[in-house]
Amino acid sequence: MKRNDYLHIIERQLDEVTIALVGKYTALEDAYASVLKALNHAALFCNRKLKILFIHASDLEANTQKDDPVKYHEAWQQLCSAHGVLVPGGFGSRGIEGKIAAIEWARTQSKPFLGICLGLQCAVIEFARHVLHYKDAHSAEFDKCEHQVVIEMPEHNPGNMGGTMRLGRRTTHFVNDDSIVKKLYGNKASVDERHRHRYEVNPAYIEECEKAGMKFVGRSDDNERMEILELENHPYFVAVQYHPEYISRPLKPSAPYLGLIWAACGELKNVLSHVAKEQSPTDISAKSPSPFSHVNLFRHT
Ligand SMILES: NC(=O)CC[C@H](N)C(=O)O
Repeated sequence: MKRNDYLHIIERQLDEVTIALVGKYTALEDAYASVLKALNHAALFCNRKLKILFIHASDLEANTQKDDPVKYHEAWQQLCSAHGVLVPGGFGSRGIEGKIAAIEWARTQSKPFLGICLGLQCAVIEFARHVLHYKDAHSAEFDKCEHQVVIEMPEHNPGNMGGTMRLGRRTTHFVNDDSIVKKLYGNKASVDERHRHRYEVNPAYIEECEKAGMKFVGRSDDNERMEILELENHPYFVAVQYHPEYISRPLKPSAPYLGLIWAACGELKNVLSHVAKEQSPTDISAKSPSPFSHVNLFRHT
């Protein structure tokens, strides 16, 4: 490596990328260990120093505004200062409204957003409430409302935690060639990722969501389960029903996480324009200022 290249890398590593992690267990960083690792792998690949802002989802809610306005304003100030927003997986209703508020903010402010599992379900609820105007829209996990845009999967027996979850490695097929995520995965026709959930997007609302710009670009083998969504006309609004962090590796970052970091750095468009032209995302790594130019960086198993 030439001295100048080396200096350039050092210089770029001083640039920071800030990601707001809007979760429930934020006091327990360990609960999000694999998410944090995946973010770090992606930031390393992009030569950015990663700064995580842990935000308690409930601090973004109206109740906190009433009871502790300083905490509420601090939480919103943190969210607004981030380059990108991540809503990770989770269970239970605490903090749900805060997660939905953070997602609405990312959607309307064109902030890069990645939702994981529950994060995807919250993105669909947010969209149904504020774009499709179903004010009561919710998940069956939390509310017996009229517009249940997230429902129990048939194989889940309520009250029987653990064994009834949809678990483990499953195949997701891309159904849309314009998908940003498909490009990030190296234009593969399908990808295998690990799952851990009981609820799913209600197929009854898919057509309406898609007409309004929320595209379900990745689906299960039988085309029934919505695995990846993307918003049209947004720099990076992506959510996945699976947990891509589980197979992220230091030198093989997970594609959806890499997309978030690239978008948060303002480089995603540039990177993807190379993919479109050259049809090979591995070429990007050779051209980018990254110190890593591993062939097969976008490997996906
Ligand atoms: N892992 C998760 O985020 C689970 C999401 C949601 N609670 C479900 O069971 O479907």
